[in-house]
Amino acid sequence: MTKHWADFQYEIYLNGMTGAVPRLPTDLTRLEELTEQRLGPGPVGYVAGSAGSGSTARANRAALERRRIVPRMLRDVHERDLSVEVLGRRLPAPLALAPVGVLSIMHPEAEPAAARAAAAQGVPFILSSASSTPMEQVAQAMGDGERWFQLYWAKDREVTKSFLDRARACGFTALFVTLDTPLLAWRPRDLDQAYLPFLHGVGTANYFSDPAFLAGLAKPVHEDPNAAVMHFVGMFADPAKTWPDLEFLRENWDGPIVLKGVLHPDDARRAVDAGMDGVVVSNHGGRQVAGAVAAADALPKVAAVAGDRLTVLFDSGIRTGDDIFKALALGAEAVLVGRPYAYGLGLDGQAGVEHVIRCLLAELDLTLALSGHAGPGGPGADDLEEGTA
Ligand SMILES: Cc1cc2nc3c(=O)[nH]c(=O)nc-3n(C[C@H](O)[C@H](O)[C@H](O)COP(=O)(O)O)c2cc1C
Ligand SMILES: O=C(O)C(=O)c1ccccc1
Repeated sequence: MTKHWADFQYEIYLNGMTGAVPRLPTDLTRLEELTEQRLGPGPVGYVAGSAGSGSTARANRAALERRRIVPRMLRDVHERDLSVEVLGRRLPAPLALAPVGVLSIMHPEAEPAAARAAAAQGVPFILSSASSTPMEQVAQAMGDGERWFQLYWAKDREVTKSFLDRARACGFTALFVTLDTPLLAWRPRDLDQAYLPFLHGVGTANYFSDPAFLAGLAKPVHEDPNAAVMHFVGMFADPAKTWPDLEFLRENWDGPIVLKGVLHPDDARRAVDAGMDGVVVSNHGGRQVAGAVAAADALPKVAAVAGDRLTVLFDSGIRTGDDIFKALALGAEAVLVGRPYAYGLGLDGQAGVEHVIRCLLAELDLTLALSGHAGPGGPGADDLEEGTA
């Protein structure tokens, strides 16, 4: 398992002999700017954008950067293994691709290309409910690659039930229920550009291919696309939902259920009480509540409540291998990454997404080794310090 990421390190290092430079930068923080140059302000504005004036997205980065790793020496790190067990599955590394909707705004091959990249690297792909490709086609594109389904919990029970049945039938093994998006937030960058892709039917493929959704329309989608879009907007999420409603999902999904968007320790307790299997500590990459707590600041408190009762995953702000190290040290078992892989897709399709996965894991492997750890189970609170810079 480890050899794979080390091979990539050597491949990149040995490029120095021939002067062959990689197609994309190995510092993934540069991808946003490159994607903007390539694709223009609309699509990148949507992906890069966040809630309000961007304070939560900035806080996510600051909370990771503020924490500094204190490396330890002379610990025999010559043999390393990045693999972890998450939700009952053995993964080659503590990483999955986060659910990102409307990927066709980044690249015409959209979700199938990203899913193939994940499968090729052995990393789980979490498909968004707001995918621009129907889930069956994404499943087919990725063969037997590990896939998890993200649910936007619709107002209409029949649509939710139908999504769960379809996801199960095409091989999705875990369900990620996103709780932080009962309404779409105030996102000035999109509002000012009037750029909301789903108003043009982008990201509605799972709905427009769903018998339960289509049954609610007066006319077929092609005869009145605007009415279909408005039906989607009106039902894709439900601000009236409360904790007892989770029972419906527990009854209709046999596999693991993970609640995405948990930030308060009491909500983690509720997740345990509701029979959930895990949580993603996340503020949706800063896209929902402006002024929200940084996800990395919320992580240790949620992890303390979870103990071994819940799987704790983390996202919001991961850009580098050392960010992954820090999330592990703060109590995450694995992380999800969103925007960086969307940019990789925009810049170079499947190969761009593979580049992002390989860079993150090659860098994680080196960060672990150079800090005195042979695997993702090593880092803990003792490895981090609050820095001044
Ligand atoms: C363009 C875009 C679309 C997203 N769509 C979804 C979605 O459909 N469902 C969901 O649960 N989260 C969605 N997210 C949030 C991601 O799953 C994830 O929480 C976030 O991107 C993590 O932060 P990062 O981008 O800093 O890695 C989206 C994020 C972006 C940037
Ligand atoms: O943009 C998002 O963050 C998101 O979650 C979403 C919601 C609805 C449709 C597409 C994406």
